[in-house]
Formats: sequence, structure tokens, C-alpha cells
Amino acid sequence: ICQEENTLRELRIFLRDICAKLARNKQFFMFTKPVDIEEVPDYLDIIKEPMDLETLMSKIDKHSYICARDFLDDIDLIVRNALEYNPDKSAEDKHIRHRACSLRDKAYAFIKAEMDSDFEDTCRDIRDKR
Ligand SMILES: Cc1noc(C)c1-c1cc(NS(=O)(=O)c2ccccc2)cc(C(=O)O)c1
Repeated sequence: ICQEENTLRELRIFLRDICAKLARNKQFFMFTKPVDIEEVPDYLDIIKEPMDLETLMSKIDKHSYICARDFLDDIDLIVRNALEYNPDKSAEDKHIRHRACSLRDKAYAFIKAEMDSDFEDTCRDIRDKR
């Protein structure tokens, strides 16, 4: 069990670093905090499960992620929400969809570049045993 806790601690350190890098990127400013319902009053009528990078970071600290796949599922949720709420041909909608796709690509690239696959396999085994 101790070894498992060491593995999960290493995963959290790794995911915090990726989340911080994404949140520092000016391109992803609109994904850094929950969508402000004052600014976007109908948001929760359309988006049933909001997600953002600040919430992602707090989930890491609450040990919500046991493998990188779970973390990337929440990145995909940020992207899906942006695509669903901003579907139109307008320049603003295209802009945010483009930024959402860029966020996904950067997150996957960081994971692929910095996580060796047997570390992820170990994390998956821990998750599947729990
Ligand atoms: C995200 C999102 N999903 O649907 C929409 C629409 C957005 C979105 C929301 C906002 N305004 S906000 O007050 O909710 C906010 C400001 C700063 C950080 C996070 C949210 C701005 C923008 C923008 O492109 O500048 C986009």
C-alpha cells in the first residue's frame, strides 16, 4: 500500500505541474475559472457539468485522480462544454472552440511527453483494484 501511495503522490505532483502550465498559458485564460453565471446567465441551462482548470487543480489536491486518464477525462469535459455552449459560426464561437481544441491537444501532448506508459499502467492497476 505504501508503494501505491508513493505512486499516487508522484502522479499528483505530475498532474499539478501540467495543470499549472495550462493555466499559465494566456490562450486558456477563459478556462482557468468556472464560467461566471453573472456574465453568462443561461450557461447552466445548457451545460450540466461545468469544469475549469481551477476546479481540476482542487480535484488533484482532493486525490480525485488515480491515473492520468481520469485527469484527461476532466480536460475533455472542459473542451466538450466549450464546444456545446459555443456551437455557432460566429467569430467568438469559432475562437473559443479553437482555444478549447488547443487546450486538449496541449494537455495530451504534456502527458505523452512526460509520462512513461508503464507509470500510467501502474496507476491504472491501482485504480482498477480499488
Ligand atoms: C469558458 C466559456 N465557455 O463558454 C463561454 C461563453 C466562456 C467564456 C466566458 C467568459 N467570461 S467569464 O466571466 O465566465 C470568465 C472570465 C475569466 C475566466 C473564466 C471565465 C469569457 C470568455 C472569453 O472567451 O473571454 C469565454
